[in-house]
Amino acid sequence: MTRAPVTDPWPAPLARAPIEARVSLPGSKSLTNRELVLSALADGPGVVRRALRSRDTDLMAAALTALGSTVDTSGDDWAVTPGISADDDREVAVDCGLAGTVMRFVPPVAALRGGETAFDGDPHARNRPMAEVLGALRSLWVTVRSETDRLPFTVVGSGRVRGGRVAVDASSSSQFVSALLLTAPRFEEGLDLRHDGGELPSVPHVEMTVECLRARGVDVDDSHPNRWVVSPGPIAARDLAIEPDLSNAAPFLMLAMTSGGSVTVADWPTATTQAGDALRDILARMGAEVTLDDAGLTVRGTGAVHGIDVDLHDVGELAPAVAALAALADSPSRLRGIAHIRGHETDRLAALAAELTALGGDVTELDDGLSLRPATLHGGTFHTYADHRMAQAAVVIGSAVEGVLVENVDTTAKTFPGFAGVWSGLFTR
Ligand SMILES: O=C(O)C1=C[C@@H](OP(=O)(O)O)[C@@H](O)[C@H](O)C1
Ligand SMILES: C=C(OP(=O)(O)O)C(=O)O
Repeated sequence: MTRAPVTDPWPAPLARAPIEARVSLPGSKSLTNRELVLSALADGPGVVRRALRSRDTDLMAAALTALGSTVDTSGDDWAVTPGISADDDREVAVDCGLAGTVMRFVPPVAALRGGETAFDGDPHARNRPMAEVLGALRSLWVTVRSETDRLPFTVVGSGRVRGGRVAVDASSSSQFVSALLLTAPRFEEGLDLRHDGGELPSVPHVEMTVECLRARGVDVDDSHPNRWVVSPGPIAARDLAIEPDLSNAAPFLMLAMTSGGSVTVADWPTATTQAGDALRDILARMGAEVTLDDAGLTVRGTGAVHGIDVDLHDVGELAPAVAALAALADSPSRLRGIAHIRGHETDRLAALAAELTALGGDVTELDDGLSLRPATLHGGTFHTYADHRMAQAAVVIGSAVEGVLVENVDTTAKTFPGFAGVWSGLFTR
C-alpha cells in the first residue's frame, strides 16, 4: 500500500465508515527511559527488549552514552553496558530535547561521574520546571551551575553522592521524585526522600519507578505517604521487555468511538503502572464498550460519545486526547486536577482551549483543567505547539470533523515516529 506523504499541515483523515482495526503499538516511553537509566547504573550488562525507538528514548540512549555507558540501539532489543564512573572526568554535553524524563532523570546520574555534564534542550524545554531537582542535588552537596534553575545548567560531578534526607515539592511534576529515586541506590547512604507540597501528580508514574527499582533488587520503603526510603546497594542487571505505550493508545481507542467501529490494541498488560490503563475506565464512562481479554484491549463504539467529569491528576498525560473526545461529546465535560500540565511540553490547558475553540468548540480554561460543552465543530488548522499529545488530540477531532489540518504532525516522533502513517493506514483498509 502506498501512503500519502506527510505534508505540513497534514490533513487528518476523516472516518467515513466505522473503523475496524487491530493495532500493535510501540513500547512505553516511561518504561523504556526508566529501564535505560537503571541498566546504565546496574551491576552488569543488561538488555531492554522491545525498547521504544523515538526521539525521547534516542535522547536518553545518547545521554547515557555521553555519560560513559554503552547503549546498542541497532536492533529492537537494546543492550546496555554500564559505564558511569567516578574516574571519568571528561566534560560532556547532554541534549534533553523536550523530554522531561531526560532533563529530570539524567542529572542525578551525572553527579556520579567525575566530570562536568552540561545540559540543554529545545527552546520550550527551557520553560519546563527543573528547580526542585537541581535544589535537591545541591542539598546533597552536588555542585550545579545554572543561571535560572531551568535548562541550561551544568552538573559538576565529584564521582560520589553521599545521599541522605531530602525534601522536594513535586506538586508540579512527579518526575522530580522519580529522578531522585532512580539513582538513589547508588548514593552512599541511599535516600530518604519526602514530597513536601501540594498533592503529588501522576502517582502511577512514581509507583512505576518504585516497581522498576524493586524488580532489580533495590529496597524501597514507601509505606509512609509522600516518603520514599531507598537503601544503598547494587541495582541488578536485567534482561526485560517493555510493555506497549498505553497512553499512545488513546487516539486509536478513541477512533473506535468517533467512527462507531471497533479497535483492539494488542498485548495490553493485565497489570501495569502505566497511566494509559485508566483509558479503560474513562472510555467506558464516555460511552464505549470496553473488553480486556487475550486479544488485547478492545474498544467498541456505541454510536454515542458522552461527556465526563473526571479528575485526571494521576494521569495528566491523557488529558489532551480526553479533551478532544470531550469536545465531540453530546453532554458537558469537566477535566479537573491538571494544573500541572501547564508545565508539560507546552501549557496544555491554554493550548487545548485555544485550538478547540478555534475549531468551534465551546471550551473554558480553568485554573486546574478545562470545562467543555457540546458544540458543532468545523475544519481548520490545529496547531500542535511541538507537543506530540496535541497532535494526537488533533487527529481525534479530525476523525470526526471534515477539514482538520494538523500543523507539524511529525512532532509525534517524540514518542511515536511514523504515527501519521500508522494512523492514516487505518482509514484505507
Ligand atoms: O515519569 C514519567 O515517565 C512521566 C511522568 C508524568 O509527568 P508529570 O508528573 O510531570 O505529569 C507524565 O505526565 C509524563 O508523560 C511521563
Ligand atoms: C508530559 C509528557 O512528557 P515528558 O516525559 O516530556 O514530561 C507526555 O509525554 O505527555
